[in-house]
Amino acid sequence: MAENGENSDGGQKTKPPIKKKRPEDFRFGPILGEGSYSTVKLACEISTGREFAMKILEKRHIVKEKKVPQVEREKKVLSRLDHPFFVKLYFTFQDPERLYFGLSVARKGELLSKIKQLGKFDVDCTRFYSAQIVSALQHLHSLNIIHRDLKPENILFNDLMQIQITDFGTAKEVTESDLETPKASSFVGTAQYVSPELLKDKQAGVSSDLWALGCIIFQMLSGKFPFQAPNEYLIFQQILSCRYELPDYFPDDAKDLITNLLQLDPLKRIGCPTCGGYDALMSHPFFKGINWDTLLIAPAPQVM
Ligand SMILES: Nc1ncnc2c1ncn2[C@@H]1O[C@H](COP(=O)(O)OP(=O)(O)OP(=O)(O)O)[C@@H](O)[C@H]1O
Ligand SMILES: O=C(O)C[C@H](Cc1nc2cc(Cl)cc(Cl)c2[nH]1)c1ccc(Cl)cc1
Repeated sequence: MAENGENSDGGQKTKPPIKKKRPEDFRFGPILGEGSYSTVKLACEISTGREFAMKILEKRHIVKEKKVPQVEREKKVLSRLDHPFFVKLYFTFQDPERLYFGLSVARKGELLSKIKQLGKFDVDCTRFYSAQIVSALQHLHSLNIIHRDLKPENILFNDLMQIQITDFGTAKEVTESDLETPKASSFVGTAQYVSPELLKDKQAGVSSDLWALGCIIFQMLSGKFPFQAPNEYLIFQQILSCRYELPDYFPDDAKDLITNLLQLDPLKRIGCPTCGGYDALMSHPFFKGINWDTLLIAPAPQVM
C-alpha cells in the first residue's frame, strides 16, 4: 500500500497532467460580446454542464495584427489572478485555427452600460462599487500587476452583482528593474482614463490605475467624463494640465477623494505607496461605513 502520497514503488506521486480541453467538449451558445481580436461565447462543457465565457481568438488575425505578446500576457496575468472581483481563467487550449480562453461568466454586463442606463449612480451605489474596485486594485497591485486600461467597459458584473475586472492584454507586471530603470512603453490606454505620466513619459505605475479610479468615480457620480473635449488631442491637453471641474452636487468627501486621486504627480495620489498606500485610501471619509472584509463575500442571492 503506498504511503504518504508515494507510488507503490516508493516513487513520489505526481499529479496526472491536466487533460487539455477541445472545442468538441463544449456546446457553444450565444455570443456574449466581441472585441477587436476576439469573440466571447457562452459555452457549456458537455461532460460537466459547467458554463464558461469562451474567449475565442483567430490565430491568423492575432499574428497578422502582431498581438501575440498581448495574448501571452493576458494568459500569464489571468493565470495569476484568483480573486472574487476578477474574471477567472479556468483553462486555455487551441485548435489549428483558434485560441480559447475558458473564463468565468460575467452575465450582468458592463459597468459602462449601468452608468448609461441610470444616467448616473447615487452616492451609496458609487461608494459600494468604488470600494469593490479599490479592493480589486489592492489585490492586483499586491501582485505588482498594473491593469493600465481600467475603464467602465472593462468592469463587468457577475450574477451576484460583484464587479469582475477583465481585459488584461495590456496589463504590465512591474519588476524590480522596472522600478529602478523605468522603460517607456508603446502602450497608451483609453483617452478619457489615461494618466498624465503615461501621456508624458510613456511610463505607468500602480498610480496610473489610481488615476483611472478617480476618473471612474467621477463618471459614476456624474455620468460624465472628468476630461471631455471634441477630440483626443484636447482631452490630452486637459489631462496634462489636470484641468477638470467637480460638480457642486458632489458630496465634499467625494470631491476630496477625487481631488486626491486626480493628482498630476503620481507620487501624490492617495493609495500609492508614497501616499499612505491602500490603508490611506480605504480609510478615506468617502468610504465611511464600508466593511472591507464582508465586501468580498458575495451577497445572499436575492430571493425572487
Ligand atoms: N467573462 C466574460 N463574461 C461575459 N462577457 C464577457 C466576458 N469577457 C468579455 N465579455 C464581453 O465580450 C466582449 C469582448 O471582450 P474581449 O475581452 O474579448 O474584448 P475587449 O477587450 O472588450 O475588446 P478589445 O480587445 O477591443 O479591447 C466585451 O465587450 C465583454 O462585454
Ligand atoms: O496551450 C497553451 O496554453 C499555450 C498556447 C501558446 C500559444 N500558442 C499560440 C499560437 C498563436 Cl498563432 C498565437 C498565440 Cl498568442 C499563441 N499562444 C496558448 C493557447 C491558448 C491560449 Cl488562449 C493562449 C496560449
